[in-house]
Amino acid sequence: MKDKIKELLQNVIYPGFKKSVVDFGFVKDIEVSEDGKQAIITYQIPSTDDEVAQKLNDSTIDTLKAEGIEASVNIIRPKKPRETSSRGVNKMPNVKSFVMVSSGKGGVGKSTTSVNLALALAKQGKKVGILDGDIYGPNISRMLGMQDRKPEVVGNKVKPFENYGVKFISMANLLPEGKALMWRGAMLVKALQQFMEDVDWGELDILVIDMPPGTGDAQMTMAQQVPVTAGVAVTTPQTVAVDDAKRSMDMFKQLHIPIAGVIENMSGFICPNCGEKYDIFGSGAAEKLANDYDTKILAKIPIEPAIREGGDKGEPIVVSRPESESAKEFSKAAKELIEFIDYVHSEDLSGNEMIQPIYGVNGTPSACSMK
Ligand SMILES: Nc1ncnc2c1ncn2[C@@H]1O[C@H](COP(=O)(O)OP(=O)(O)OP(=O)(O)O)[C@@H](O)[C@H]1O
Repeated sequence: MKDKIKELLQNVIYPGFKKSVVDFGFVKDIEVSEDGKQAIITYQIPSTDDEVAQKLNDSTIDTLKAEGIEASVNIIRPKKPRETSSRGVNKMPNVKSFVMVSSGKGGVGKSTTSVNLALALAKQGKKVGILDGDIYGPNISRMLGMQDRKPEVVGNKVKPFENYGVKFISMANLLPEGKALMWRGAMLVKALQQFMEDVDWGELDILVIDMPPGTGDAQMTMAQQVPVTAGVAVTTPQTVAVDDAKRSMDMFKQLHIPIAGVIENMSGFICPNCGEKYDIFGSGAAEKLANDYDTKILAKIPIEPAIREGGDKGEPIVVSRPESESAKEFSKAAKELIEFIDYVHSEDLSGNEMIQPIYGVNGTPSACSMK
């Protein structure tokens, strides 16, 4: 009888996804009365969302009722998240969670990912900001269609720009057009600090931080100033790109940043004529990377001309083509990221006290206390 019920539960789809509770492995226990007319189903799910639990409860009861079985449902969930983590330093106390988007090297689609992921998070009801930490090659404002705007100063704070419901700040709007930055490390650090402290972000649920490619000063500065809740590594599928992405993962580990997962960008090309998918850059390396670091693939974004066009025109694919494969993948990644952030807060896993600078005798940072 238990097997029959398990088979019936194949029809119970986990809310918001396409797979059943059985396929996800969420069915923890099934108890059936002797006459087979009553059953107690126990699930263990990763979401803390009351709505998810309610929907799961209702669909289980309905599914079994259709077969003449009266069900009661127990749902084991993670602890409700605390609103923020407070261990260590937080220069942005009005921001509940910080997502650091990194790539081992340039041109893999890190900024495209930051923008679309931020928009997908906003679509799921979060108050979202993007800090364009790619000081030397800032692209976020072009991708959001606001590269010509100049900043407005109110009191002693800069107002962030806003488009599609997401706030952002980018060096591109603060420099004369086409002028490149030739800053040394200390100035880069200063610029990032100003983006954190001198911008009137207001209250945010999530700040997405688009880091420059590589693993240097910028990443260290951000991680020391705010307790980063989740690290997302972006890579393309080629083995050489994935090798570079390993450096992002190692950096997250060294900075004690919980790793949310990998986004594989340019993951195959879907032919617009025949719909066939071609793995131009190969496949499988990103999965191995995720496995090696005990994390998962959050999304696989195909090569789509609309992504490049949307980026250039300031119309990101998540808003311009919400029905596209890529937009759906970004939306899936956003959902998983929200669950991961909830988990990190509930288990109190983020904090930057281990990576604070050690101050020398004259009060200037002399080293990082990375433990
Ligand atoms: N999946 C995709 N399909 C088609 N074009 C893409 C895709 N992802 C990114 N692009 C395009 O590739 C180019 C590089 O992307 P992006 O600027 O996001 O990369 P990046 O990793 O942030 O680069 P960098 O940090 O070196 O400036 C952009 O023109 C972007 O529109």
